[in-house]
Amino acid sequence: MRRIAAGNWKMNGTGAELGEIETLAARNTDSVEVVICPPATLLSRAADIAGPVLVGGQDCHAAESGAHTGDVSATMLKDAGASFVIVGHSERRADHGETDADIAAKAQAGLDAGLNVIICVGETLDEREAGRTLDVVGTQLAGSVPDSAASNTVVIAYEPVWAIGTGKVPSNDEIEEVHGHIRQLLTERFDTGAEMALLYGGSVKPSNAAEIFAVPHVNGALVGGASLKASDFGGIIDALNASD
Ligand SMILES: O=C[C@H](O)COP(=O)(O)O
Repeated sequence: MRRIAAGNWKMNGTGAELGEIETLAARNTDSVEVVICPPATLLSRAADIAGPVLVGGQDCHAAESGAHTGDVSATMLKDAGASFVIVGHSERRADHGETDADIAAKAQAGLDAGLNVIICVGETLDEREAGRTLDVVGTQLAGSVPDSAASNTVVIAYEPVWAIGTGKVPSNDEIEEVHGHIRQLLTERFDTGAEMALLYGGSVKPSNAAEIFAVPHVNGALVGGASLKASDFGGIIDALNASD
């Protein structure tokens, strides 16, 4: 099973922050895949200094090229040194109205470009409180993950929207319930679904990472705020390395 610590810098970071990646690059990443997704403006420079750390984009357009002002294609990410791309983050779904079909098309573009694709799903607080979490996540999974997905190219990130950047984290039982559901759906649909890595995301920190990584069907994390400093992200990488 792949184990992945992925950092999503979101709209944070200029050249002054590249030293954080240099610090991570000096670490022994051992048996886990460590990925940093900086803003697109830093991708090429990050890739040059990342050593064993992999770099990725935070989004891509579904088309390979064309008249799409301000967008970046998966082919361009690959050309800049990326080996991963995140698609379907809840901030993209909310800020840009991305639908499951949009996300499936972006994911397919990432796969076509030879990238590993991290596909995000997760419920809002209202959806959780209405008891709809498993339905919402199941629907997102069905619509956002392309039929060509396989365990060596696609990673699923479960990120409850209400846990992102809030310091609130679901209980271990709540994480296990959703990850177990995702695992079941993936196993039913894909030949390699049982081996597809499942990441948890939402207020992961060095102080709670080990506990989260002990939850069944959690194979790593997608980290926002705590990935901005190598010292914090390093603690999360250490916890993943130490997990079974
Ligand atoms: O992509 C990362 C997630 O949105 C989690 O962000 P966070 O670790 O700041 O809560």
